[in-house]
Amino acid sequence: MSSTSVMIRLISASVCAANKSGAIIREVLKTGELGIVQKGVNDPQTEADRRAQRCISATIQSRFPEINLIGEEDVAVESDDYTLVKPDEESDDVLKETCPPDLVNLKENDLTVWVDPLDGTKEFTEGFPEHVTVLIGISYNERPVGGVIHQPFYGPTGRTVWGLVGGAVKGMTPVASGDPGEKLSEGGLRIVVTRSHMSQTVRDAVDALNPKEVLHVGGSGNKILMVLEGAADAYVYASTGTKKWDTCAAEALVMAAGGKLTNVHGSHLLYNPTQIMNSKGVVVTMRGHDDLIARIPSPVKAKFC
Ligand SMILES: Nc1ncnc2c1ncn2[C@@H]1O[C@H](COP(=O)(O)O)[C@@H](OP(=O)(O)O)[C@H]1O
Ligand SMILES: [Mg+2]
Ligand SMILES: [Mg+2]
Ligand SMILES: [Mg+2]
Repeated sequence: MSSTSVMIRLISASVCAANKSGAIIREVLKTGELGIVQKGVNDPQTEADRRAQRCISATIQSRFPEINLIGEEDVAVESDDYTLVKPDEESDDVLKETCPPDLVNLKENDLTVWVDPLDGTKEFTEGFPEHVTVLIGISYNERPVGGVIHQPFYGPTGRTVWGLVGGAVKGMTPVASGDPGEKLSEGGLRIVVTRSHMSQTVRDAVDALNPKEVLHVGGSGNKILMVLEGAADAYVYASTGTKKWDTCAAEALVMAAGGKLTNVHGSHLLYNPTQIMNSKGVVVTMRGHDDLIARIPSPVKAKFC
């Protein structure tokens, strides 16, 4: 048995599977045969979503058979999927890292892995592939402990960002975090918000913050990375609609970097496999979180009780 912790081996496998998924997603876009099916209103799935899900499920379930894996796409893994990532392939960058002490002894069957094989599908089908991310998040006791985010269309070969709660974020440099109790500048905020799932309530919450700039971009992973990197001050989504696989990986990275992700009331999300929907919205900041939550109007909050 390897002496390397389960968490480090799981992140290594996830990095390999996310990178391979990125290659699959780029290949599907290149062929132009997206194979779009509608799962619901404004909720498309493509061949890239299906193939990337199979790749990630096969890689993680073969190496960690006792892990509870919850993926967005309900697709059956086929025998060829097990060779997409070679069984002995690892990420040397991950294996050389030290596991944070609190996570060293976590066991396979303590963990839940939340997989969004392609986040930002709507944008993928509408000519904005740079909004797409591959999201693999890990939770323990209903809270995020680690995450991997791959951006298939970042630069020529894509970018992979990963981290463990209690450790550093790797693959990018997060913006400096500040006190959640800090007051935010009035009229100076850059808010990132959905591009394809707008509603009056979402707009009401954003307008109340009197933002300097409102950036409409696709993908939950993409928007949270923008906050993590300092390209926006907050992601504010006063709506149901995102699921636990949309937030788990990114929340782990935000926590590792000293930021905060909550619902519109300022409460933590619980990564419980029986409650997949983020039914009270999502708010992400790297500083001034409490002030931002306080500025969301009560009638907006009342819609999510
Ligand atoms: N109102 C809604 N209905 C269905 N899905 C929603 C939704 N709002 C957000 N989502 C999901 O949350 C993710 C981010 O959405 P957005 O880009 O609008 O911020 C998308 O994930 P997927 O692309 O993985 O399906 C999208 O499906
Ligand atoms: Mg989807
Ligand atoms: Mg998603
Ligand atoms: Mg998805």
